[in-house]
Amino acid sequence: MIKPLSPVTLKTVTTLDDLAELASYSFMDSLNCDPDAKENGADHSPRQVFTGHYVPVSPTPIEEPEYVAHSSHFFRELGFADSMAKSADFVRMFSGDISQVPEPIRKVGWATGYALSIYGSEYFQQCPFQTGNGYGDGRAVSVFEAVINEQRWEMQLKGGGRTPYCRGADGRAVLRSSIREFLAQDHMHSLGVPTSRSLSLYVSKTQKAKRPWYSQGSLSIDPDMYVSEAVAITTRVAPSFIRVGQLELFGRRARKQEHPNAKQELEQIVLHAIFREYADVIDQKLSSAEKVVLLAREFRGRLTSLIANWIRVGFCQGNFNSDNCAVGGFTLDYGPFGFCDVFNPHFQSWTGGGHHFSFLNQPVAAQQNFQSFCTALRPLLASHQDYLLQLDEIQSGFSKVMQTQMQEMWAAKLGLSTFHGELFNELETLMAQTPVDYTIFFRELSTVPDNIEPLKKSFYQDFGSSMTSMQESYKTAPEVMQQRWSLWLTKWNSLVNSDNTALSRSRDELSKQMKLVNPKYILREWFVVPAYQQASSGNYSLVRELQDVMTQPYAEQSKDIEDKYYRLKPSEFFEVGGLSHLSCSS
Ligand SMILES: Nc1ncnc2c1ncn2[C@@H]1O[C@H](COP(=O)(O)OP(=O)(O)OP(=O)(O)O)[C@@H](O)[C@H]1O
Ligand SMILES: [Mg+2]
Repeated sequence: MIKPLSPVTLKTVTTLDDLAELASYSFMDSLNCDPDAKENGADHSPRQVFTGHYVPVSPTPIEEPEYVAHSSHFFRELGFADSMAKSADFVRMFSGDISQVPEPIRKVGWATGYALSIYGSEYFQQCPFQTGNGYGDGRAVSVFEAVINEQRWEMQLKGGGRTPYCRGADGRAVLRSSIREFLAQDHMHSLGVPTSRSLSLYVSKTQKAKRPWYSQGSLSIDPDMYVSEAVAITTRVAPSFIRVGQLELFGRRARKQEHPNAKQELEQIVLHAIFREYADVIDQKLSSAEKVVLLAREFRGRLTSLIANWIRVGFCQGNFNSDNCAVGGFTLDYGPFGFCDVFNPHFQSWTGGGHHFSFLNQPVAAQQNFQSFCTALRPLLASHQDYLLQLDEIQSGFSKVMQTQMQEMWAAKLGLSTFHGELFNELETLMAQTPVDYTIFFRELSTVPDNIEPLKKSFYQDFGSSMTSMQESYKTAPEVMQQRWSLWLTKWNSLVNSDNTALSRSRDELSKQMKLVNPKYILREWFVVPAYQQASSGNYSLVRELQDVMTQPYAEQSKDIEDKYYRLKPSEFFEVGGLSHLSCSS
């Protein structure tokens, strides 16, 4: 039986005992445990998991954990005292040792299986058994679920050691990738983009893992060496960690009738996803089939809005497979992500990601994940022809809804009440012909300039061979291009002026509004690199500084911060491995 929501907690959580009072384990308590699970969660070798929704797994603690960071914003939201992040028992639990936690916190965590579709194509052979039964949380272990201020949260260690889904890998995450994920989650939340949240980050003082990586200044596409890096554990938190790939795993089993309970397990996980992520919008009293159709409609709304938000802030997820697509419609898995410097529709930091997961192709990648999601739901509607038809309509309507979200987003970025196709198309062409810093351009436009001088701050003069032949236009004929920019700006100004008149809004008000849509500070990779490099020798001051700056991305902040973080990417950083592109070795 799942505990009902507790009343709003007024008490500050200062100890693990306080935290224990909030425990409420819905995933483990309402779903099926793998019948082959090992006792006490000692299940750390790759094996096939044929049934059940989770495997109980005890995380493997990192040795000699040291505090790196916690999210004070999120702590405040949860009512956690900051002091707790450095307290011995909290550090112990969130660096993977849950053997001494106070009851009713459990001394075993859980890992889940999921399937993988890449750009809508089903993959089965990604696990060592070539069946898909060994694929899932290979190094992510959930350790706690609680209801806090009427919100249910799951806490999951990333890099928490091997699980049956580890595929022979070490179950670890290194400090570099953990810092990237930790900072990015905090930043995305502050940008107003739905995301899993950062709770805490601890590093081992002694334990290391080997990863392929780039030598200093390397221009190689793929890593050219192995580095030994400290292992770390970040704890991320979300209403649930249910992924499209997870529904797919059960959907595929139901479709193929792999075992007698397959369809029931699918229904259970889908209803659980609704309970965890959509309880406020899907009425508990409806039939399962009605709930499934509503789930598809609501998820479509969240997913399309998420993608529009990604593009608004210049974010490219990089590896948007179905297993990295959260059913709750928030950003999950900050592996090979990146924020674009120069606007480029094909921007993609991950060397393995290709065009399909690139910046402006993300709406199509999302549509592919949505298709996988709908396919997973279908077995539940097999005897409800009318609902199946509704699901088809929801699926086929994806691109229209996506387009509407994109147009609303572009209009908001441009400070306009409606989308103007012609103005936008001209801008896109200009941005393809002039190397423009995406963030600085829109932020400068948010000052509502009447000439292009402020916008020129966002123009790159040269960045070597990364420059496309189109972008050369600005270099070869700057005056012509500047004239075209001026013409565009005049058109834009006349449109915002008529909007302002219609809305009785001043230019100042418009500027304020636009600055809440167009961030000033973005977590560019070349800010993060020195922070994790410094952290590798135990100095976390740049991590702290970035945390501080990037959790107020819309604020003007000080002159010093502006000089340091509101800048074009230096030309020497283009094309450098780890700075401009990266492999998926985390
Ligand atoms: N070092 C590792 N040890 C064990 N499993 C791993 C390791 N690295 C990746 N995996 C697993 O490989 C799969 C694909 O990796 P991917 O990079 O998408 O995920 P991730 O960054 O580990 O995880 P998540 O999606 O949970 O943020 C995941 O299921 C992941 O758990
Ligand atoms: Mg992943």
